Amino acid sequence: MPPKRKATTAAGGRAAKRVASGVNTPVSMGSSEDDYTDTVGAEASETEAEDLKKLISKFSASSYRQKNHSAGNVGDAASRLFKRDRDLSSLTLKPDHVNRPLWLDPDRGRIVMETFSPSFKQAQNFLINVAEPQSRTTNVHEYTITGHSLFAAVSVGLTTNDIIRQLEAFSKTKLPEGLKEFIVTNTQSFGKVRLVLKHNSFYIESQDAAVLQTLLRDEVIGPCRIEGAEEISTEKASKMAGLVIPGTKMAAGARQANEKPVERLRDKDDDDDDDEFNDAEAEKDMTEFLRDEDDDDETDQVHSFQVPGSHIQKVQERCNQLGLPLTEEYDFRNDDVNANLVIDLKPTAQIRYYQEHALNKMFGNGRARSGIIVLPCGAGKTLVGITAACTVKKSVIVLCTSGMSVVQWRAEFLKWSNINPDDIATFTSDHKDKFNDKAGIIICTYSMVTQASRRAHDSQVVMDFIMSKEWGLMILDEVHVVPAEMFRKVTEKVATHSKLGLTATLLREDDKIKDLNFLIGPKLYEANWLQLSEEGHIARVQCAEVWCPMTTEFYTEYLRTKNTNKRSLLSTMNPRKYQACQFLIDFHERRGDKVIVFSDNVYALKKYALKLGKAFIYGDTPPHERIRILENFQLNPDVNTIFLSKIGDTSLDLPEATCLIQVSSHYGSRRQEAQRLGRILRAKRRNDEGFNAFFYSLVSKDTNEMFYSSKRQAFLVDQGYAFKVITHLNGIDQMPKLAFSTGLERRELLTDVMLQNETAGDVEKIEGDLFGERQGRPSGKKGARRTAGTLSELSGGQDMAYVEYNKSRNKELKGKGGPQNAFIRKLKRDAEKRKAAARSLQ
Ligand SMILES: Nc1ncnc2c1ncn2[C@@H]1O[C@H](COP(=O)(O)OP(=O)(O)OP(=O)(O)O)[C@@H](O)[C@H]1O
Repeated sequence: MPPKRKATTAAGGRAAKRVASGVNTPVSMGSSEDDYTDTVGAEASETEAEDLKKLISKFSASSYRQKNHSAGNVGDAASRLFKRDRDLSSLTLKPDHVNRPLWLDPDRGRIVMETFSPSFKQAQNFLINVAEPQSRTTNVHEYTITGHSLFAAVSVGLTTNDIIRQLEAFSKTKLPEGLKEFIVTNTQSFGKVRLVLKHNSFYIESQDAAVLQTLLRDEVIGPCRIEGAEEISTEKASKMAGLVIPGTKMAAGARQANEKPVERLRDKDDDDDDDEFNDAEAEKDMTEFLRDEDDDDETDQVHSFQVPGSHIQKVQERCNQLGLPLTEEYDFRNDDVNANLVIDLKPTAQIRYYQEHALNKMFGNGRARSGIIVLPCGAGKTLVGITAACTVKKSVIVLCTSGMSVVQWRAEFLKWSNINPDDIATFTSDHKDKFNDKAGIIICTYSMVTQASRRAHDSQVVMDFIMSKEWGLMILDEVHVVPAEMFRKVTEKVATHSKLGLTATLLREDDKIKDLNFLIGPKLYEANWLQLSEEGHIARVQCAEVWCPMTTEFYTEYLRTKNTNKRSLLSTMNPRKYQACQFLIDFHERRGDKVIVFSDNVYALKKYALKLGKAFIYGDTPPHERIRILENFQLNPDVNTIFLSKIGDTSLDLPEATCLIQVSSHYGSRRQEAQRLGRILRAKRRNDEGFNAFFYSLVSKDTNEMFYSSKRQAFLVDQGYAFKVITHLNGIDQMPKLAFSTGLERRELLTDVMLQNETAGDVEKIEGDLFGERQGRPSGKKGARRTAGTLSELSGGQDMAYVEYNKSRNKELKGKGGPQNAFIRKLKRDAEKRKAAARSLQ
């Protein structure tokens, strides 16, 4: 039996209605799971209902709800919202409730916000600090208050009273007692103790001496205090206010030097539109809270005791267990032990308002708070990291997920700041540099720093250098993918005063995201995808799922085989999917789009690309060939489509790309879906009138792909993206030279697919890649067996397809002009250096 259509795209209990439509009359998604089931006519089986339950419970993590509710049975995604025992009509609405945007669920810590309310902007800026966004669609946003979100709120300077007061102000009803109690219980202990690195020693610091006494009496923490050091020392808290973040109008001297920091937010940009002005106004409330706290700090005393660096993780873990999580702060302006780094943003660099908001959360009290900043793909996380480095002005270590990201980070540092190029070193499998000055920047891959096996001499030299230094700031790129164990190793080996995690999707399929709260710090800021796209900072995207029916031959084999890899290969190689891909490429190339086609499966990647006469890049593509292809894609009007394996999921900055087509992907990975979308969010043409980028997911109908596709979309649906379903591409049947239009061609393709060994269905494994949650054997030359000769014999006929399969566009592109783009020039220089090094060894 074909697998039944899973009736969900739900995340946090929401679902997306899918409506079949023609390409010219797309219908957007609604919100009710029931509607969806009716429309597509799929009935959820018992197992599916179980799966759905798991999915829902996994996505809706709220310690508040767990505490107050014993979950209850969940029949489908929506019914739990309307259970009889949850009649909320007894809550009295305030007389002016129309002007207040928040609906508070008294039992679950859930908050529903109306985006059309007059005070929406202010409420949003407040809520993002105290609650986890669950979904942010056009008219309604959903948040949940959790222990973690309250910890984050306290760490950016909010007090229990601030939170309660603001919630009460924005709520349509009186603040429920249960919720108030939850906030009070959780925030009372938060933010009481800080981990501070002062004069190269770690201190546990608090303004409340009694809290420190309690910690010292604890059987785990007590013995960690450094023997011989003063038990608890007391000093006047340092003056914190007055910090200027580079890249802002304030920094450029647009305002008077003695202007209050709060005021700079008001007229931050001469050309600010109303929205941004409102944002600034809304932010003002928050900033005032922070300043209030700062003023107190100036007069208060702080108490501290010293602990050795080697015991920090132990103390942090224990403090978490005791309900007193440590906030990490670095008083970099009073650090006269570590050398200053000569770095500033170039005068032309102007950070955007949301980048400034994020950095204000990090540096709000004049120290560097450790934590995580969440911005959509393409919204400029790199510049946020660079600005943080320019603010701290001490040695910086940046950790990236791949060698390509390292190259890109270095190029961005040189583009945005005045750093001396000699002060930036890189540490990857290809480059092992150190900087010579006392202070500098090193950009590494996670795998180089955490490598457990014996290192080559040059690698060991750099690692010793990293371990011998004390770093002012550690920037962790794509922080959500770093396994906790790997991250522990990083923090053990590298002594750093503050940590900044950057990510677009604070989600993991294994539910370990909460580890980051303890390993790095709380989430400091999270931007709204739809808002940034409405403001033109990222592109508007039309998302569509294209349903491709399986051909009879392919579906018969699909049903017959039990092997998951073979099934997956059959659904990826479905000739109707290939035809849809061919049609969409043609359609978009004719519109003037630049198209990226993604396939995780290398066999499919090559087959598609070779048959369509397009260039392709995957893990084994040599650097010089990658450069040539990317360069041509950017500059050559004849190269408008390239095929990429998952190597292109992240980091690639190709602002020319305006259309994505996904033919094979990594199971139900919501992260991959979002990151792929990110490749077109930075489209250069995004501010052209009426411009839309396009994201198509090609899905073989009635196969597992449909289930995974729904799961993959959940995160983007929650960010407000609507996926349309296209069941028929108008005009495809009349398309000239449509591939696989004869039974013979389709049978030949099937024979080829069936002759592939099992690993041909695997997704690609890339050396040093942190993204493969379920990795298979590396594919490439050995994995996918090319069987062109055999194919001809088996089919017993002359095979045009065979001839086309071997026409490699990659080879044709050889030697077409020199690279213009700085990043690509850098890649090329690196490749040439490597070649020269290899020659000198011969
Ligand atoms: N304040 C700014 N002014 C002008 N350009 C900016 C600004 N911030 C970012 N950009 C540009 O936006 C593009 C995207 O930035 P970046 O690569 O840092 O995005 P990202 O958030 O790291 O994306 P991803 O998660 O996909 O890697 C880059 O070309 C960058 O130069």
